[in-house]
Amino acid sequence: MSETIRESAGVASAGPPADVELRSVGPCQYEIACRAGTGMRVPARIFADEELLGQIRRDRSISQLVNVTTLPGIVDAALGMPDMHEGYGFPVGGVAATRLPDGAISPGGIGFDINCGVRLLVSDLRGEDVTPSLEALVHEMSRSVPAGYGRHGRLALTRDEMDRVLGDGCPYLVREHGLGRPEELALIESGGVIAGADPSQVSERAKRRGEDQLGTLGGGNHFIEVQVVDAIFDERAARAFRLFSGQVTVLVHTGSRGLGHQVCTDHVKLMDEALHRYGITVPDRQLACVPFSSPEGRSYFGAMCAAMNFAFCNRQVIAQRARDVFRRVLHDRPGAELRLVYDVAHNTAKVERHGDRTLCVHRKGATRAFGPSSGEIPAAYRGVGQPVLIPGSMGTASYVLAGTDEADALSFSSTCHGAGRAMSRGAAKRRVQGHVLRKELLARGIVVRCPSNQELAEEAPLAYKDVDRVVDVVHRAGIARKVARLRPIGVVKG
Ligand SMILES: Nc1nc2c(ncn2[C@@H]2O[C@H](COP(=O)(O)O)[C@@H](O)[C@H]2O)c(=O)[nH]1
Ligand SMILES: [Mn+2]
Ligand SMILES: [Mn+2]
Repeated sequence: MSETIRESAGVASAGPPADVELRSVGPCQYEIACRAGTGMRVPARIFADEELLGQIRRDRSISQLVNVTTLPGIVDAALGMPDMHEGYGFPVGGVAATRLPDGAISPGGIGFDINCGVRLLVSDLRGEDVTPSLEALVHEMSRSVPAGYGRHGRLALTRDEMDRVLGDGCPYLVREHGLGRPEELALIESGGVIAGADPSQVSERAKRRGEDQLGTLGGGNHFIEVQVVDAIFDERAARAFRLFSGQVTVLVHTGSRGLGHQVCTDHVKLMDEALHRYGITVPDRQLACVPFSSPEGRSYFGAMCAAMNFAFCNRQVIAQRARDVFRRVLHDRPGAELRLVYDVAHNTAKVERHGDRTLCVHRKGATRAFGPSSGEIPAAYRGVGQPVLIPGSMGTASYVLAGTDEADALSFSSTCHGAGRAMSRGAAKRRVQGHVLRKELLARGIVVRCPSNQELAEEAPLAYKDVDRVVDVVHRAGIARKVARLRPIGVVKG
């Protein structure tokens, strides 16, 4: 691609967008330099190739990324992943690290679906073993896990149980409710419990919204997918993750439901009222932020960590339901037992050490991707890297990647989180008819359950970027390594 691309991007100062240059600075890396007088504190850097950059330029995400460079305390660069697209204030597919204790924390940098994330389970069965039972598997899965916006689950939490879920995460569900296996806790990011969680900072309204939503998928882009491993790129990593060609897997994608949404809503409002007290101005109100160490910052961080625990628990309950369905429908057939490979978040802010600095790393639509030498990944994956789970769409591939050590310096150990939207829901609906798509997918051997044809159309594969290309970019840039490709055979859509 040409060395330099001209892009129109918003910057900190109010007024017309400035013309900025996107300069190639490394394999699949482009940079917008930090310019005096614009309010930018650091450069903005995007991981992409020419084609993806063309798609990214169609919405306001580059402007949003430039706005992120103005956050107080931001270090090195604001980063955009190849699946980047426009989001609330901060682009989805964006990463920003701020210096502690006084750098900013911004709910817009995490998103409304706090700890939306992905969990991969594997069986020892091969695709052909489940083909005759596929309809039944998908049907039973859709009955066991309520899907759709605002849907309620079968578990109703008392207030005390809710506080335990928010404070103690998955270990509480496993140890006190038998929901899952103790040895699998290590296979969840942070062991399925975030230490800074403070349930007292989660509003009553948020708790009420969440009280019967544990074990529910939510709407739209959330899903449970039965898949088959159809390519292995790294044999050693695949062996460590216990993946083999032809194997049946289950991928779960959901987050913190109404509870997380309410936490974000509550705290955006508080920060919007508070930021001027700290002398902070932001180019977009949706980037409202406060110093991490301020009372408002601490309160949000405690509530956000609690919502993260809720989301880990949500995926834990759903995984148990999927496990039960596999056992029941496949009549306890040997190999039908689902084992956890990993559970990883993609909407978070975490306190992490990078080099000699302690930072608050915001990842919004970006996945933590620790490398082989990280002490924070499960013992079984040391020397290989943390599993990174990248969903594509219901009609294309999804990927398993591994974190790299180089990503520490390149991207605060972060990588992409999906294919990323290429088209709005409205545009997808105008282009696709849900009932036709359903038939087309079935003809390709993919059984789909979705609350409505309209929602199915919004989620059509053509609404997403090319996941193969996105994953090639992160592999070539060195911020994750390709391990395996998964193809869908059965999908329960939210
Ligand atoms: N394998 C599937 N992937 C899907 C499906 N619907 C969406 N997606 C991908 O998930 C990511 C992450 O979504 P986000 O809401 O967290 O931003 C998205 O970019 C798509 O690539 C699906 O049905 N199956
Ligand atoms: Mn989500
Ligand atoms: Mn998500």
